[in-house]
Amino acid sequence: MIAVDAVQVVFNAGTPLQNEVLRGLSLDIAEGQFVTVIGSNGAGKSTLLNVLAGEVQPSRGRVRIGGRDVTGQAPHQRAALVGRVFQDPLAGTCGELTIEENLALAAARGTRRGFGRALDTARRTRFREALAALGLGLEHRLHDRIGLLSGGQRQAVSLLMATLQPLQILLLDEHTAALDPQTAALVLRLSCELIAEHRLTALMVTHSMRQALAVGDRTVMLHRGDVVFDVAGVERARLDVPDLLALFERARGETLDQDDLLLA
Ligand SMILES: Nc1ncnc2c1ncn2[C@@H]1O[C@H](COP(=O)(O)OP(=O)(O)OP(=O)(O)O)[C@@H](O)[C@H]1O
Repeated sequence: MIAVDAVQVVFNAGTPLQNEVLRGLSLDIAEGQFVTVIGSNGAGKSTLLNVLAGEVQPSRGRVRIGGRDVTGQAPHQRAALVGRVFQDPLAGTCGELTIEENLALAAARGTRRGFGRALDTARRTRFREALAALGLGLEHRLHDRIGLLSGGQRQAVSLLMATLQPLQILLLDEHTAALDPQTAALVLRLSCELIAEHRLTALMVTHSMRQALAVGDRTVMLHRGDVVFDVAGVERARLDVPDLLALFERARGETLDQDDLLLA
């Protein structure tokens, strides 16, 4: 269970650039739920993910992950609970290290172990099997530097790295946005498969309303630092993109600039 309770985030507090980015936002996510998050530019979506990962500390409110109060904990203190894949394929992996070295680091996430233990034969076999399951032929490239992979291959490995260890929440931050449509579809499918296989609790930020409705079990829209609507189940299944747009406009009492929410 994930609980974000009345979280406020203010950047540059007390300066002329003060910006209240999350305004007492509350969100409870049940174990195993896959939530898609949409919202206009600057709505606070990445900040919400940063709050869950511990990269940004709220000035007010509490955060619980898996029943544990993690408010105030640094990212490394909750590393064993949180997996994350970023928009930039270069962000989640180390390009200078090989695929297996990256996987070994991911397997050691949240522990004090180094490569020594991490790269024994059993682990290599496990990595090979996990890579084979992606269906991209990467199991034959364990010793290649990650920097040699395409953006899509790298995102696929990032997904694997994020889910290699048991975790409480997977954060996907527009992780298909930098990919061509075909590769984006592949990475999205792999994401859904990994989430289903490991029964993960997941939060996926996307600018595509179509994508937001097509995957997951619940959709949350943020606007100016708060949840403007939250839809799941039958009600969600009946929605299409124009409905989502209309809901947004009704919730905020304003007309949305369609360019703000790419309908890709
Ligand atoms: N570390 C920071 N310091 C100062 N301001 C920040 C910081 N991080 C984010 N912001 C500001 O907070 C606001 C919300 O940013 P955030 O990245 O959470 O929005 P978003 O909904 O993810 O937007 P986008 O869809 O454009 O990525 C923006 O105005 C942004 O400039």
